[in-house]
Amino acid sequence: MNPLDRYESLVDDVDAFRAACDRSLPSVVRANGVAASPDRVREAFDESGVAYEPVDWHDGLFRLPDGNPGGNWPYVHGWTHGQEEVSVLPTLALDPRPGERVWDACAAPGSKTTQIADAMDDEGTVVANDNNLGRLSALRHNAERLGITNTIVTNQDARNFSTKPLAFDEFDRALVDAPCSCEGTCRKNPDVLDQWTLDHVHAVAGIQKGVLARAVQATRPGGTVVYSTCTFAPEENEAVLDHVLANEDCGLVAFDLPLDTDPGVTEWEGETYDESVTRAKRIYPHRNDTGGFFCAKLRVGGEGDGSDGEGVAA
Ligand SMILES: C[S@@+](CC[C@H](N)C(=O)[O-])C[C@H]1O[C@@H](n2cnc3c(N)ncnc32)[C@H](O)[C@@H]1O
Repeated sequence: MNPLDRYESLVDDVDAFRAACDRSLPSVVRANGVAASPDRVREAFDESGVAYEPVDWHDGLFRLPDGNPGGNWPYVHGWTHGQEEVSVLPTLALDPRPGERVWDACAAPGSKTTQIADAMDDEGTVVANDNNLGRLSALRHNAERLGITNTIVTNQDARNFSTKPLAFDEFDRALVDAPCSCEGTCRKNPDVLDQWTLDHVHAVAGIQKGVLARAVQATRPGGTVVYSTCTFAPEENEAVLDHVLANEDCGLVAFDLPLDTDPGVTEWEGETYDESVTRAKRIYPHRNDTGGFFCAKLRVGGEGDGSDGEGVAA
């Protein structure tokens, strides 16, 4: 079974959705503000003959038509990082500030960790955690190449994360960029569709619920938690939010993203979810010519008030 068949009832234009899922994904880099501004990266590309196309909805993202993000000196010198367009969205929603304490619960290989550190002007503390030691070595390598110094690395199962090794016991913000069935990455890795099973979806949903619950518990009252996946499956998205809303002290807030999105769904295969999951964002590939993604923003310590007083940088 092709899992994309399951989502035909959710999308506005089935043919456009299926056609976009069949196209290969553009190669994209993010300017690393810790080392160089987007303007400086643009100049460096011009000086060194790297072909690029700026992404119109976010300053500092560049599509590279030659498809080789690492084959130029701005990359080697840590001015850029290969990062898919939709992958920058959770950090925009998280909106971390310089000096804060931020937990990246499932962090490796560190695309979002390093973007968070950049958004914090490399000040404060990012705790980059992952349960996979091998993937953490890639994260360390990326942080070093990009010149990030505010990040410490932990290797724990995020579901039982202990703050004991840290000098503090709660965070201002937390990101759960969860392990998932990765359906939305089919444009760069079509194998995910062949390997897909419903059993895996249910198994990973259990992990997602545990990690998101721990992130809410580890974040101070009034703090922000962002939940993201690169999959379309409501079992791994809205159902996870619904579970955590029912069991932890938190609420979903409305927020803006600078590209076309669809709201979270409140019904799926006989299940219904809390009405507030419509505040989450679904990103379908045909809407912005990107990968598929899901992103939600939670406020700890009470119901979301339906608005995001902090705004989201574009
Ligand atoms: C989608 S990837 C994270 C990508 C990363 N945020 C980035 O932007 O580069 C999910 C990660 O979750 C990790 N993971 C899976 N189960 C975990 C658990 N129980 N606790 C912590 N990390 C886990 C995987 O090793 C994987 O690196």
